[in-house]
Amino acid sequence: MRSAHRVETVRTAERTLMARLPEGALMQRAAAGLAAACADVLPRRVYGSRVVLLTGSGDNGGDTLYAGARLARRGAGVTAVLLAPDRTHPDALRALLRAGGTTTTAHSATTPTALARADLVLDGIVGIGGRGGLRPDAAHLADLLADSPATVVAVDLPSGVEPDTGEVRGAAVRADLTVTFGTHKPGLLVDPAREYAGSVRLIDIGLAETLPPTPALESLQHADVAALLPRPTGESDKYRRGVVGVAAGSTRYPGAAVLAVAGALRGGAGAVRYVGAATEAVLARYPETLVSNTGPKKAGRVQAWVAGPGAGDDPTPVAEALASDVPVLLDADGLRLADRDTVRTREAPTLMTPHAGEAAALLGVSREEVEAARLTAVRDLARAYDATVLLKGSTTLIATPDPDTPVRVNPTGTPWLATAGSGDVLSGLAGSLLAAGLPPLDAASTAAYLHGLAGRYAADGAPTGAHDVAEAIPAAWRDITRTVPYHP
Ligand SMILES: NC(=O)C1=CN([C@@H]2O[C@H](COP(=O)(O)OP(=O)(O)OC[C@H]3O[C@@H](n4cnc5c(N)ncnc54)[C@H](O)[C@@H]3O)[C@@H](O)[C@H]2O)[C@@H](O)CC1
Ligand SMILES: [K+]
Repeated sequence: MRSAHRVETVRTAERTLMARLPEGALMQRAAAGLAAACADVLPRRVYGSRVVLLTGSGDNGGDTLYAGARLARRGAGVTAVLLAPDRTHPDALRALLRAGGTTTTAHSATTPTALARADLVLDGIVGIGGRGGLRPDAAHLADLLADSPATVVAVDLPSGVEPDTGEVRGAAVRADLTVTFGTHKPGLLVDPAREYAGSVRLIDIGLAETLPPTPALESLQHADVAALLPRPTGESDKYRRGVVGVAAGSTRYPGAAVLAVAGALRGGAGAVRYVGAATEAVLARYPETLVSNTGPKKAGRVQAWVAGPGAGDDPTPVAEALASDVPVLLDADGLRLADRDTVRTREAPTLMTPHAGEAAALLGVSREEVEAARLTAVRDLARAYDATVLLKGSTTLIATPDPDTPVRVNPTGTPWLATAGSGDVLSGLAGSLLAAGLPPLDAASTAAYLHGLAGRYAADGAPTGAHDVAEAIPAAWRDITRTVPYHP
């Protein structure tokens, strides 16, 4: 599990840890890890390389200067561009100068050339102390940097991104690598900021000792998903494995029903029951489906419903699914057709799976607002509907209405998944996991993980269709569970 903590939490943990350690020890740990990471990404050896340090006046600049001093001692030519020369971390600056480094300022005539000729630039303008878009001097440096061919390493965070939300409100540094200290910050995992971070390396500075056990954000890895995925035992039969009901598709959109069933068949439920107007299309492709053309109310027993993909404008199937006492997944038209108070007052869980446009419509804001502040949007929607919400997109997020439960961020996925019908597959898959007994947060996050991985396999660097994604789910499942012993 990867986890991320908010700034306030990091500060408290740092204070407690610092009180137990000699002065400056934490910054030295950070600088040592940072210098080692820089040495790894330098295209040639450290000796003789040209390094520029963009240095703000806080401790982020301090880390950067100390790391620069380490590189200078190994023979790099190091120049620090000081944003506020008289407020620069004094000890760190002395260390750099002692090691043979030099300094200049943001508007010096030599700064553009230094950036253009650098092999490596460290962004130590601001870290967790940064707020709002970069100030003009810092923004000027970020602009100059954008034109430099140098490898860019962001220190703790790319300067200009909001650490807690992943928002980017103006100029920000684009890094190839971000070296972050103690724990991830939410902005490193959530778009748009995530895009600015490049790859992310976490340096252990001993902070785990004093951080609270519950992070703000978490990101499942293979082993976490493997432990959550349902697997049949000797006693399982199709009913014990769960039956998932799919109320989707219409005469106009039969394909959505087929794709939701395609996902549902690969999600671990023992059987898929389809209700709706697309029975022929579903049976033609998946004869193993139990079908009826009634609504959810008259269909046989299921352990979870998926309602809404391609459903059109008829609110009845969605209302009937919501009236049941089993978990319901709402997607696509189902999101629009569901009555909010009904969702809020249900006893059984509801899982909603909007993309940014659908989330925007439900929240009464613009799509751009949702995309700029995905973490806020997913939390707001979960609270408004008292439901678990999976917000699809470049970084898929899953939130429950409980503000103390970490929001999950899906680390798999690929831009190739932005293809028609891919969401229908995901809804069937997540519904199937609900029917197999997973709580909504786990069902949603394991479904997103599998779906993302399946998308990568199906695409393999080329355009792919939703059906291919569904068909790649078993390969993703096998890869994830390969390392977990299983003896049915
Ligand atoms: N506290 C600690 O023990 C440790 C802190 N560490 C480093 O310290 C950093 C936090 O240091 P600080 O609290 O000094 O804060 P920062 O250095 O992140 O930022 C504060 C400085 O940035 C300026 N600033 C704020 N917003 C700005 C904006 N929008 N544009 C331009 N300048 C802006 C402020 O005027 C201030 O000078 C962490 O990110 C990490 O890099 C690490 O050394 C690990 C240990
Ligand atoms: K930084």
